[in-house]
Amino acid sequence: MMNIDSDPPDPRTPAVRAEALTVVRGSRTVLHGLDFTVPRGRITGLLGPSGCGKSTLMRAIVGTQAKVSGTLEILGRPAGHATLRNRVGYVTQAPSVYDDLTVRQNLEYFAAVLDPGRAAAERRREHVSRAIADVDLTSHADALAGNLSGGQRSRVSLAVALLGAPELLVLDEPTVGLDPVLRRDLWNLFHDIAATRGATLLVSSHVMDEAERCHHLLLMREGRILADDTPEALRSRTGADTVEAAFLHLVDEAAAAGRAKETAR
Ligand SMILES: Nc1ncnc2c1ncn2[C@@H]1O[C@H](COP(=O)(O)OP(=O)(O)OP(=O)(O)O)[C@@H](O)[C@H]1O
Repeated sequence: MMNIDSDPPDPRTPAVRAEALTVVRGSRTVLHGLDFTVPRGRITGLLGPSGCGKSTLMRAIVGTQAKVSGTLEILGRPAGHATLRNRVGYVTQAPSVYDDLTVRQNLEYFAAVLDPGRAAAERRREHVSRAIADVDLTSHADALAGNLSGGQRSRVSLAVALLGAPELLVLDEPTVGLDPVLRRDLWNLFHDIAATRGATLLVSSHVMDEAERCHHLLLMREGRILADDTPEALRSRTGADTVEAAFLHLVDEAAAAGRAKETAR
């Protein structure tokens, strides 16, 4: 008998495919029947105001969110599937870094969890050095994490997520609280990671100007997807100069459609 689950997923499948995705938190429906895809090898921005459901959606994608219904496939597998553990990297809003360890020790600790055993020591050393170099922290490798700036700490978290060489990186508001120079540097780093590792990045933000840095966008509001498109297509479809203006146009359009529906009742 053919075991469908052991078939390798088709590499052409999107990194994420959602159909009628609904999430309930407490007694509230937080995500309302979302349909969207995240293309592979690109940077997709998940943008929307605070509280619209970005973190909930990311938690569903990485398989840590309860009360999820509908279809949610990640790299061709159901979200949370055991085989996705090393294929998906996740960085939460609060950097998960030990302040009393150096950058290298932090990475070594997580590398030992991912790839344990004495036989893997050499491989671990290589992966740790590569991840530190990828986030441009080689010169700070022996600094205590507690002595780093906010931006550097974010990069340590990102390095941890890069350790398993994930195909999909899910980054929850990685640039929040960073100054414009650090934000730009981090976005350049995301582009390097996508280009050199061929990874897919899903990056959330509530700062609309970050949308312009993405290849693809999911615009969210109140638990719904307002748009699933490229920044250029969004601007030209709405006749707006910026993604922020396009977002506001779509919000007004959705509100008008809602009012028309109410009147028709
Ligand atoms: N345990 C819970 N019970 C009920 N509602 C919740 C719970 N946790 C979160 N919510 C609600 O779910 C909605 C989505 O929250 P979520 O954290 O996903 O939003 P977000 O877009 O990531 O916001 P932010 O940008 O501020 O992090 C919010 O309106 C929030 O109040």
